[in-house]
Amino acid sequence: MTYALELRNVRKSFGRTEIIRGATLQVQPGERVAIIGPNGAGKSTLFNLISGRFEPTGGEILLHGQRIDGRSPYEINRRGLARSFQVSNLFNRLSVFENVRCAVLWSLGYRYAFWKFLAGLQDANDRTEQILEMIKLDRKRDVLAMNLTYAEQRALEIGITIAGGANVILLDEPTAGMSKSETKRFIQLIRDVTEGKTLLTVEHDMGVVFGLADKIAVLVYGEVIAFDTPERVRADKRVQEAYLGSVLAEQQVAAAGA
Ligand SMILES: Nc1ncnc2c1ncn2[C@@H]1O[C@H](COP(=O)(O)OP(=O)(O)OP(=O)(O)O)[C@@H](O)[C@H]1O
Repeated sequence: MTYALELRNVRKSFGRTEIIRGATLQVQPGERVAIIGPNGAGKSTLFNLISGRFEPTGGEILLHGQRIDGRSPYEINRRGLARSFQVSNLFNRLSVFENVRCAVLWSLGYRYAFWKFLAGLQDANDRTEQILEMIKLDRKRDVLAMNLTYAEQRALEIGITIAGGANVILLDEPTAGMSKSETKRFIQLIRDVTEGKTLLTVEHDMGVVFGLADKIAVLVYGEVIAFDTPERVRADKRVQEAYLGSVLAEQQVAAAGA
């Protein structure tokens, strides 16, 4: 079996401090995986390692069976892995349509500087229209990115992330900062947009985790201490002790008070 994404004993140190301490994970094609864990466990670092921003100190990372550790983010993206960021990546003064079309053209091998001259490029325009429908922003196609609501901006970012046709998608806290109703709609949007693709999210909100993930990876002090279905992870004593028990209790108290 070739996994969509595989981490084999991945390690990462900053100076003398080892942050990722032998993380191992096997993600099947089409699986939706949420990475959870306490603050500082190394979740963002793991994303940075997978997407090529950091080079591991040890171990191997494989995308569709091919080693990608040590390769540049650009090369990894070209091999079919795309990542969205917590920090906005949008061109605020371009329209929704133009933002997505830039990403589509980039994926087709054109540089941003030339995109205006390629306005007539039919396949890029068609692909852009398709994405706008998927992210439900087709009616806002001419609105500047800066004038969208926050949730719409996050949807646009997801559109940009998937524009290149990557089949492994990494989303960093996709619903952070959204209201409950926005979050619910957004989970459905993520489900639709990533249908058939492999999805990894870093997530703090347990509602999102249990609504979205087929499997949960629990990262504690740089190690994956559990990787299983939501039900099994929830029932896992070790996970409850290390993390989930206290987080679920906190979120239940917060929900009761809201
Ligand atoms: N570039 C870096 N240089 C040095 N230390 C770093 C660097 N990046 C992250 N760290 C440290 O690695 C540890 C893990 O950080 P990371 O952001 O990966 O955790 P996290 O699980 O994503 O946390 P959170 O849930 O709070 O976002 C932290 O102690 C952080 O200070």
